[in-house]
Amino acid sequence: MAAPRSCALWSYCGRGWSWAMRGCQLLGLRSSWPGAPLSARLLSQEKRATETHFGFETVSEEEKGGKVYQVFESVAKKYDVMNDMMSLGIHRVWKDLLLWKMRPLPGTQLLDVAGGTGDIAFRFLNYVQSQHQRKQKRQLRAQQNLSWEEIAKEYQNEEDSLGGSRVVVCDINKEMLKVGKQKALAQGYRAGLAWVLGDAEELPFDDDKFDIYTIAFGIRNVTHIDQALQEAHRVLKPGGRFLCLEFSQVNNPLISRLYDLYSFQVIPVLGEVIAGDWKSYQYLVESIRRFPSQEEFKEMIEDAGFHKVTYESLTSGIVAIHSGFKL
Ligand SMILES: COc1cc(O)cc(C/C=C(\C)CC/C=C(\C)CC/C=C(\C)CC/C=C(\C)CC/C=C(\C)CC/C=C(\C)CC/C=C(\C)CC/C=C(\C)CC/C=C(\C)CCC=C(C)C)c1O
Ligand SMILES: C[S@@+](CC[C@H](N)C(=O)[O-])C[C@H]1O[C@@H](n2cnc3c(N)ncnc32)[C@H](O)[C@@H]1O
Repeated sequence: MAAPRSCALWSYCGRGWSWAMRGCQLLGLRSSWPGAPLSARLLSQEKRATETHFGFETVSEEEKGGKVYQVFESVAKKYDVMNDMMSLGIHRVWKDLLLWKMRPLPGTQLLDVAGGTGDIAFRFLNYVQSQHQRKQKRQLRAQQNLSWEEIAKEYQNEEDSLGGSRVVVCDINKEMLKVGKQKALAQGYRAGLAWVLGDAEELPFDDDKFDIYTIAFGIRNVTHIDQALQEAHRVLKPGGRFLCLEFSQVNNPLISRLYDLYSFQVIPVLGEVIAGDWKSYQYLVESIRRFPSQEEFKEMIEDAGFHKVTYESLTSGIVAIHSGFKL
């Protein structure tokens, strides 16, 4: 898309100023100094405000969304196989643990943001269905005098087999959702499941809608994490729970060395060999290193208005699950 002329002019002036500022820096002066011209100070503030990171690269906030989109558009078809190969299946255990922490009750309305190919949603559906079946069996055992027709009816109602629980998978990327929908079809997930295209920073849902909000390996990719956390808070019902599974900081120096070696020497190679995409997997490992520590992220969640914020580090801190409540 061509930039409007005023934008082009602004960016040209910006470039001029940035050289001027670079000159100031070389001379030991800073444009943010009180002595610097007001226009230079404003521009320097604006530049700082609009710059962010895409892995180890510094990019503008406008650019970041597009770059993240390209990454997941590119990896979508190989996404699931890559996760199994890279983590030797460990990501499945982490996702199971998220569900065990959640322990959803019958009737839970879950929103899984950045839900991609549906791993969290499918685990949720399995969990609520098995809970509901167990409850039904208990009830049937208690009502021994039910007719066969009544028993058959209990088992036939597909919607009811979830005990009223529902999950909405929301993701910004069409390709990831497409793979997720195909997986759902192939694996027989239909009832209680909806797919919505949407941005974590501007969720297309009303206030106070969901009992639980999950985001697994998603928030690291969002441009304004604080904005996504505020949106999570907005769409949760009072009493609702926020749960985030994300890469975090390794706390053991020896494991940290091995982890770095594996991340930077092996993962991009696997990305190239399996998915034909070195860059996306280089972005993955770089973005992991840029993500805040367990404690820093906890503070960010509190700043968004959540209470009783806790976290649990898994596999020496390679990942962590953060939890918080909207009161
Ligand atoms: C583009 O963006 C993305 C694309 C995606 O496909 C996925 C995501 C989001 C991520 C997920 C949904 C989770 C699944 C993906 C991963 C777990 C990949 C990321 C993995 C890491 C950053 C590294 C951590 C890996 C593990 C914990 C898996 C276990 C791996 C091993 C035990 C190592 C396997 C060893 C070899 C293959 C031998 C060859 C290795 C070398 C020559 C290098 C030296 C390495 C070692 C000596 C051992 C490695 C040690 C560690 C990894 C640390 C210790 C581990 C434990 C304590 C378990 C997405 O955003
Ligand atoms: C690593 S995948 C995680 C998928 C899934 N939750 C899982 O655990 O396998 C990250 C997902 O975040 C999505 N994503 C990135 N930025 C987003 C945003 N601003 N809003 C919603 N989804 C986003 C990507 O499209 C991608 O599907």
